[in-house]
Amino acid sequence: MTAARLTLPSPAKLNLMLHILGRRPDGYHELQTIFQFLDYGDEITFAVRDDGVIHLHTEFQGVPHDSNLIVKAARKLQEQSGCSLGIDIWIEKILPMGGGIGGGSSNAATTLLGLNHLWQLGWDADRLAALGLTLGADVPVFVRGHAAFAEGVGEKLTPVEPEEPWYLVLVPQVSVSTAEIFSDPLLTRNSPPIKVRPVPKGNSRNDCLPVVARRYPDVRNALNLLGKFTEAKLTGTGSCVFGGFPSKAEADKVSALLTETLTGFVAKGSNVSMLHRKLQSLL
Ligand SMILES: C[C@](O)(CO)[C@H](O)COP(=O)(O)OP(=O)(O)OC[C@H]1O[C@@H](n2ccc(N)nc2=O)[C@H](O)[C@@H]1O
Ligand SMILES: Nc1ncnc2c1ncn2[C@@H]1O[C@H](COP(=O)(O)OP(=O)(O)OP(=O)(O)O)[C@@H](O)[C@H]1O
Repeated sequence: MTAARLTLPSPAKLNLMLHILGRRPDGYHELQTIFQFLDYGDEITFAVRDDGVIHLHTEFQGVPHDSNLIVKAARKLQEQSGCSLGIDIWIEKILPMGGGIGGGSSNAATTLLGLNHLWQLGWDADRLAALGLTLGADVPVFVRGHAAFAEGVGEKLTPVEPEEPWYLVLVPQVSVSTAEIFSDPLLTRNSPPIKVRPVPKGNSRNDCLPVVARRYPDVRNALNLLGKFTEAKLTGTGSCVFGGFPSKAEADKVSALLTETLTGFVAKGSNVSMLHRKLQSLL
């Protein structure tokens, strides 16, 4: 018998705005942010095995097998569900690591949803999102699969419907450490909470931007170059920088000009994750 096999997308996210409200006693920062997905990401293939072994076949530079968020997600789900099945996993990785577009968190969420399906666990989204939060603050939004206004450390989610433009995303060839940015003494940590919904226009800034731009000349350069064509923004703690355009043709035109010297890609913004669109089509 052929083992059950499934290939699923693992999309990127953007932070359309990011305000830092304060620091909690455990050192983590309270945020307000808007997440939107991109129709662009990795692809993960899963094949069920009956011996309980969890094996990621694709090697990641700098990430040992057992530290990979894909493996951690699979192990936690197996432990907590008491499932006796195992899984073989392969990934086609195109998302840059440490780019602020959530690749690792997305991979973890795709693994949770893929295994829930293949192992026929029947867990609901609340339970999967709660497990996901123990792997990373950005995992719950990828589990739920809808653009969201997020509070807390990113786990309190309210669905939102921002416009879905085409984006040009520039990928400066530096990896930014999230921990380093959140520990910078110059970081703004006292933005007033936004209490009105939907978030009023004029709140699209990212409080991490000044600190990241100061520390990373390559990010500063990308912001300056893209800023000649559209509002250039930072996602998460960077390094990626993005700007929206009304059409693919316009995004492609600017991309052709800038990607002579910089790495980047064009992708459509999406309020429903392509992972969820694919899972829906399987039902
Ligand atoms: C900045 C965002 O990308 C916005 O989407 C995320 O909040 C970052 O989430 P993440 O990549 O899952 O971050 P983690 O790997 O959990 O955090 C790395 C480190 O950044 C700091 N950190 C992270 C998130 C947060 N809200 N406050 C923090 O102070 C903590 O020192 C933490 O140890
Ligand atoms: N499957 C994975 N994909 C990417 N990174 C992983 C994975 N598993 C573990 N990691 C580790 O997590 C770190 C952060 O990866 P990730 O790609 O999520 O960064 P990011 O895009 O900056 O995320 P965020 O927006 O959540 O800050 C990597 O540098 C890597 O060491």
